[in-house]
Amino acid sequence: MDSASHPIQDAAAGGSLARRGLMFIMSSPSGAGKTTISRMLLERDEHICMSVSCTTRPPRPGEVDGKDYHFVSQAEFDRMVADEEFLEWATVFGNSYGTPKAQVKAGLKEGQDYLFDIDWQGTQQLYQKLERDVVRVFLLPPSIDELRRRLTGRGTDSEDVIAARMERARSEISHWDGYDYVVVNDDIDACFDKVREILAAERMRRARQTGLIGFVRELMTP
Ligand SMILES: Nc1ncnc2c1ncn2[C@@H]1O[C@H](COP(=O)(O)OP(=O)(O)OP(=O)(O)O)[C@@H](O)[C@H]1O
Ligand SMILES: Nc1nc2c(ncn2[C@@H]2O[C@H](COP(=O)(O)O)[C@@H](O)[C@H]2O)c(=O)[nH]1
Repeated sequence: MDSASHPIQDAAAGGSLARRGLMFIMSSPSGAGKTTISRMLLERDEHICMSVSCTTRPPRPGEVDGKDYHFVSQAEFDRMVADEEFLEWATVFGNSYGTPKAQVKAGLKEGQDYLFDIDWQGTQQLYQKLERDVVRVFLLPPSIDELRRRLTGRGTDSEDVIAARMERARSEISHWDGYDYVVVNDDIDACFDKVREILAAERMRRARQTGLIGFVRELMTP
């Protein structure tokens, strides 16, 4: 077999050999910046796509159904739980959030990477189910005051909602040690560069490079 007979990937996605996709999870206390970093990653890396969650919370201004979230009723969410349509689900700030199974499992086999903006509860569930596919990144704010400034500055939540998110921030931060990587999001570009380096390194893990065995065998053939 020559090297041309191996499925080839774009070098930017982690090399020239076939590879299993990965589940790139980004969590943080609300307001630390994971949505912002996620958007930058999706814009600049064509090899990763968003795992779009279902939620029962109402859309924020500018959010698009099917892109930011699948916005569903509580009854529909409960039906999906009963029919085991979620890879994981959790209640956050009084609303239900869940990761639909359908898309992700098939995509991983094809070498598709998925980005998850989910909380620590969902991260634990995904890790228990699909440990080898999961990469867990936790973003921290540079300070609690800056976190409050960001939530206020975002201008999407009422004072009550911001107070609830600040109230919960310390308990969310306490889950930092359940992650493989922790990055402080002080300067946005520096944080983005670090996240991108993590993704690049994880793509090169030997266990993910499913094309290696054939390739190495061929190199070793006299
Ligand atoms: N490094 C940064 N410096 C300054 N502002 C930032 C930085 N990162 C993000 N922000 C701003 O902070 C606000 C909150 O960011 P973002 O919405 O990405 O947080 P989040 O972690 O996704 O929150 P949530 O969990 O509530 O969705 C946004 O207005 C964003 O523009
Ligand atoms: N366990 C899950 N958590 C999720 C999912 N989708 C989002 N989230 C987390 O919820 C909070 C609030 O998000 P917001 O968009 O309402 O501000 C945040 O921590 C998200 O990471 C999911 O499918 N599962």
